[in-house]
Amino acid sequence: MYLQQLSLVNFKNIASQSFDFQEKINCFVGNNGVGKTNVLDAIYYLSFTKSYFNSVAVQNIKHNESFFMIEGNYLLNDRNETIVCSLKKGQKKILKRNAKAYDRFSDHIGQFPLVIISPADRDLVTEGSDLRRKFIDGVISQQNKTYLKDLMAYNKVLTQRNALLKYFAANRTFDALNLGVYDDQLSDYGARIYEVRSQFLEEFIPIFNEKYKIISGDKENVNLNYKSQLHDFSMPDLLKKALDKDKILQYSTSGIHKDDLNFEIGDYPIKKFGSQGQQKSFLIALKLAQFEFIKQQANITPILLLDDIFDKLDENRVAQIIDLVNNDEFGQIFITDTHAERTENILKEGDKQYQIFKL
Ligand SMILES: Nc1ncnc2c1ncn2[C@@H]1O[C@H](COP(=O)(O)OP(=O)(O)OP(=O)(O)O)[C@@H](O)[C@H]1O
Repeated sequence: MYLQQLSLVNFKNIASQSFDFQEKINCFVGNNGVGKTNVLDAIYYLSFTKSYFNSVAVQNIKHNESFFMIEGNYLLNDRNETIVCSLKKGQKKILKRNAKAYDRFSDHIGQFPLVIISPADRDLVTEGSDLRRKFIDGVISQQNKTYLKDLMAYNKVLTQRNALLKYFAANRTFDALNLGVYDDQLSDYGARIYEVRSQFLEEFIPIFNEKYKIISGDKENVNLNYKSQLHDFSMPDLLKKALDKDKILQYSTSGIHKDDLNFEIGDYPIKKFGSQGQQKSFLIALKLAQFEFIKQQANITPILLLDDIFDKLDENRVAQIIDLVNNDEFGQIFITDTHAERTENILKEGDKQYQIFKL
């Protein structure tokens, strides 16, 4: 699959612009704030029907304008496909594939697979476990819709259980039978989700290790581990054990909603003990593993967006990464950089076609 053309109208700071892309590497170069990342975000939009950077859809409309429109023409399995996403202020977002509007945007996600690597990913290292769970869930659910349904059902029951715990506390009452109904459902969904996450990480972690090894030139020892209370106890046992605590705190303190990923360098948390370049390398390895996983599952080579990849990385690591993605296992790639010359020099070394767009 590859994106042949992109047209933007009133998307963020871009009034009106069109691009014809190369099948392999496309670079956007220019000074800070010219709109390089915005072009990548528009490409992201066509795959995920939303911005990677700004979740308030209306804020993606250019200031003082009333609508935006993004159009992409793809070649997918030898067929031309046109995706158009548009939003008018005060109206619902519209997504069309070959001029036919989607009823449910979720039907579109996964059809034009894409992976983005951006400085905003550092939140995965620095912020709470919620984002790391979203990362795992996002990768799994792109192709496993049963998992997504189980996850949504689990979260719904969890909200109901928490409301019941609050009700008990407010009314100084307790009803084990009532709570038990929720516990049974949480146990069923939770066990299934744990099973899928465990299997996924068993496959994913070795791919991640291999990518990190290549990027770092095998210089550092890093670990990615799956942390879950379910490693040691079943869901019913966890809920039973935590009941007194849950009653006092008025929410559910145990279950798969507490799962996390440990990111370590030399057995210490990378958040505290990794340099900025090491943290960035870790995140890039994570995203490249995601790329490989999605490619296997979807049977389509995803588009890869590399936003500001060169910042904070030494020349060796940059060269390793470009080397890694500049082969036939990867498909179309979009890169942003503030230094036109640096990008050109790196790409000249490879034998693949590339095009540089000066913004
Ligand atoms: N809705 C909007 N309307 C107009 N301008 C916007 C809108 N949203 C964002 N911008 C502008 O887009 C610009 C940022 O563009 P972008 O993030 O693409 O820059 P960049 O070229 O990637 O820069 P850098 O090299 O600093 O990463 C900023 O000037 C920002 O104010």
